Amino acid sequence: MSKAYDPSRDGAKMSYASDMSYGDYLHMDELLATHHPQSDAHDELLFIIQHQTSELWMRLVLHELGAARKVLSAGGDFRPAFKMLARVARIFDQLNSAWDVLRTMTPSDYTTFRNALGNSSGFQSHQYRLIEYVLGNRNVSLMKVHEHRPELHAMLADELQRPSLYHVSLGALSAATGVSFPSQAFRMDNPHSADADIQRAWKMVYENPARFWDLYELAEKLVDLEDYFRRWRFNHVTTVERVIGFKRGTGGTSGVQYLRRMLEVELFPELWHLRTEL
Ligand code: HEM
Ligand SMILES: N[C@@H](CC(=O)c1ccccc1NC=O)C(=O)O
Repeated sequence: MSKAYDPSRDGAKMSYASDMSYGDYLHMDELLATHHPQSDAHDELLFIIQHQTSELWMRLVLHELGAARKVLSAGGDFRPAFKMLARVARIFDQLNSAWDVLRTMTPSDYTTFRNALGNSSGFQSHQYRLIEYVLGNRNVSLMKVHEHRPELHAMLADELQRPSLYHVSLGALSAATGVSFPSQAFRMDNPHSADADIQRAWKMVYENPARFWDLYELAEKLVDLEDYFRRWRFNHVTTVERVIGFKRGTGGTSGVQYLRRMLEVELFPELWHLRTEL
């Protein structure tokens, strides 16, 4: 008889013939059946799992951002939204750490299967684009790559009909400070660009945190989120340079040059600019 500890003797349930098990609840069979390498290269599984896990975390980011936006636009207690935004920043940090795993793949490893990727690219990640749109970085021209998937294209188009997370934050800022903003600050189908009145209003908040505590806390949550997002962009471009140098991307962009340009994106520009004035 085995000497190994048998938890069933302490009551662990061992039979799941007619009860929901771990694998049932998480749909593990379906999940683990989703990897379809296009080559025999050893590292392709790493590449697939890295992307699939990123997409799963992005799904949660969208879930949290959508809920946070709802809370902020309801105009009541902001605290549940703060918790969600803090979680989003932590998710980005999680994604930032994940680059350490992918970085173990050298250019020699990657070239063994890069051809098999064809023209597919993260550039075509609809969830990534949705995150950008929800946050307020609405570059509409990037929707075109989703035209062959009408339901995804519609999802992005629907998002453009909703005020962004930054729009609803600005609504709350305007209500609290009494400063009104020009209508172009609320354009639905363009990336947000810095506005002097908005900066003035955020500056009022930072000059008097006690009076505007909710807005002050919201601002810092947004800055934190953007801080971690920027690190993600930076880790991405550095990994890309490390693995493919200055080759053109499979998605057809200039590659590293394109991604460096994306480093200039400012999601909440006024929150960064006001700091020089304090
Ligand atoms: C060795 C690994 C990687 C390489 C060489 C790489 C390369 C690139 C390149 C060259 C682009 C520019 C578009 C193009 O022309 O293809 C791009 C875009 C993109 N990649 Fe990656 N990538 C890598 C890993 C990842 C990972 C792990 C993710 C996570 C989901 C990711 C997500 C994205 C996204 C979302 C974009 C679009 C960025 C934007 O439009 O701002 N990439 N990547
Ligand atoms: N754009 C990459 C390929 C790539 O990284 C990729 C390919 C398919 C699915 C996701 C990808 N990740 C990020 O772009 C390249 O040019 O090598």
